[in-house]
Amino acid sequence: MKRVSQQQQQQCIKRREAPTTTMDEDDNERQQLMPWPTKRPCSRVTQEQVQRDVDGDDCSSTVQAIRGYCRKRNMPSDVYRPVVQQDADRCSGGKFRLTDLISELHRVFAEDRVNVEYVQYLMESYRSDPAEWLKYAKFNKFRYTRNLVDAGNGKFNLMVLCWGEGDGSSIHNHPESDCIMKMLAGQLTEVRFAWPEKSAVDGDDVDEDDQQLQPMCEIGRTLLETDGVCHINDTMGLHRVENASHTDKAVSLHLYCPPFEECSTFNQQTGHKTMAKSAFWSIYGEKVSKKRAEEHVPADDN
Ligand SMILES: N[C@@H](CS(=O)O)C(=O)O
Ligand SMILES: [Fe+2]
Repeated sequence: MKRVSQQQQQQCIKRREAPTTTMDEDDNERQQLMPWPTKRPCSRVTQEQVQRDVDGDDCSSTVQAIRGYCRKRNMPSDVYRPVVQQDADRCSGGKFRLTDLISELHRVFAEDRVNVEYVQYLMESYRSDPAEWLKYAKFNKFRYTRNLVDAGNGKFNLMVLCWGEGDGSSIHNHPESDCIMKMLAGQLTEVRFAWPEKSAVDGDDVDEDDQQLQPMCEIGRTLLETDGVCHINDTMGLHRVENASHTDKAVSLHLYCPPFEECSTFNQQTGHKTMAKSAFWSIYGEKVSKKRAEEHVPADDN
């Protein structure tokens, strides 16, 4: 992840805002070739392998690092299965695939309480392999698309978002939800904003429609590159996401816990808030019909 100056970004961003996805271009979606990133290896350590590693081969430092990671965050390392970012050629553990990530998410979310930092760590541990997510990457030429990968057990959902050149979301919140977002291909800029101020005169009771209209305050800007991860929830602020590139598409993986179907979008100049529905462009790799898009997302076992 690297920070970029506001000026740099403003020079090259042509945004097409699309806070929500409507399903009126069934025949217009694009399925063009992406500038896929080169594959980077990653391995999942089994218990046997952890033992081998601790017994002294090359990977022991990685295992120690994982244990340190868990200890620092008061996460029991026997509960949280280690996922390591190391070269599969050096240590013969299997690759940590998208399906492994999903299985581990189901295991973690089966519990009553979930450690969001650990979920972020899992998202970071997965190394993007286009072959694993290509079937979800369905583009639309007018706006970014949301493509459901897994509906979780109702406690989270996982989706692939496809961003054409210049696509962007409006400033929005993530109601009562943690959003963990990972780049799968290309680059996106995440721009964060403070919540609009309520009228100082009227205090907290002010009706939202009557709040003072003033430009929203940008509080941060991060360029996310392939495999980069960021985390936001409503206590951390609002954001919008932009593909500033005029030549490359981008693909990101978003986990929301819990899932939400509506959010608020905000006018950057005035702070005015509007409700928006969040729809899927495809579900489990199948394009959603206009009619079905208006229905609820199917349960996990459909
Ligand atoms: N949260 C947005 C994507 S992004 O711009 O963070 C969505 O779910 O559509
Ligand atoms: Fe978002």
